[in-house]
Amino acid sequence: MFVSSHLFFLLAIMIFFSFYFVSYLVGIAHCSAVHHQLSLDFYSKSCPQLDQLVSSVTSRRFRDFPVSGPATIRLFFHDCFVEVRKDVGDNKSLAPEGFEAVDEVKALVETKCPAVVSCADILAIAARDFVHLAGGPYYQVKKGRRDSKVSLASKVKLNLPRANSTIDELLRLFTSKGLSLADLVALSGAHTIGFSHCDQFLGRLYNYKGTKKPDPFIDPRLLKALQMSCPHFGGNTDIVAPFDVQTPFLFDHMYYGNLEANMGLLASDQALFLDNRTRPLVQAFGKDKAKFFEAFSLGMEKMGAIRIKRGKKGEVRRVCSKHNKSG
Ligand code: HEM
Ligand SMILES: [Ca+2]
Repeated sequence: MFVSSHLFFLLAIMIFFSFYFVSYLVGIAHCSAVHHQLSLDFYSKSCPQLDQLVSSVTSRRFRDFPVSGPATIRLFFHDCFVEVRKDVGDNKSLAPEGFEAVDEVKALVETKCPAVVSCADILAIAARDFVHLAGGPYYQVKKGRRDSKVSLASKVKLNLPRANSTIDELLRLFTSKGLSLADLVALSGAHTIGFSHCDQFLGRLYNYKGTKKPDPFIDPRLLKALQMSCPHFGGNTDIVAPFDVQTPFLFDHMYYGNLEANMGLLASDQALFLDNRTRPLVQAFGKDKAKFFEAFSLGMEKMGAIRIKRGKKGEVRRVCSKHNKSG
């Protein structure tokens, strides 16, 4: 009896301590995870005026070079999905205005807070500013990213969607980055502003999937207009068409209404309405701007946290278009 109650006591103590020990470990893991996460006040001591510095440039650029907005938002998307290199494949179509906007902000920030603020954080804040300036939601940007030390050309193709990607392919790519179906539909809504070159949708106009006919899911009037701007052969490769023919410069939820009316520009846009899985969200966002804005803000936050670099894994570049090592 004595032995067993003694044993019981011992066991109780062991259980108590093992709990304590485990929760202690969990506590550390938790703390370190929190420590490494992005935060709203990351530069509150080292560069308290960061938001104002960025917005002084973005608001001027928005007025003087309106294309800076869509260019910067798209650059942010590419930078999150694959460390951006301007010179490779699908990234070649990135408009220079995005890089220029980031370089200009960075130059100003370097004069006030030298060598502390990463290009990746500047890009995230500038993209948010441009969304808001164009009429979209204003959301808080968490900071603390560092810049990548390398960028591999070989990664670009695999990590970016194509204008004729299927929903299966888009879902596979987005979920591989930790993004959901709702994020895919909401983030594609960035195509409520901006333009695309003809070659991205030419197949839809003249020879859809080898049929030698146009894509049946394209509004006949839009088809005519696009065929006028983008001839089958020998067209000017600089010509672009707006993603959202109704309000190409306004960040609203018109993109989704367009999809419901077969007025999506890329096959990947129109596919969001044609697929049963994504159609309900297209309809919901088309009806409710506030719902779209909320989902878009959440998507941007999640996208901005994909495989972020922290500590020694990254660097703070002095000039955004150059790695420190390559000079
Ligand atoms: C879902 C898959 C997506 C595909 C297949 C796609 C594809 C494209 C293509 C082909 C262009 C036109 C490039 C050109 O010819 O100049 C473009 C432009 C653009 N994309 Fe996307 N995109 C996708 C998602 C996104 C996301 C998630 C965002 C941002 C959150 C985004 C923002 C933009 C913007 C703002 C433009 C206009 C750029 C400008 O006018 O300079 N896209 N996209
Ligand atoms: Ca619009």
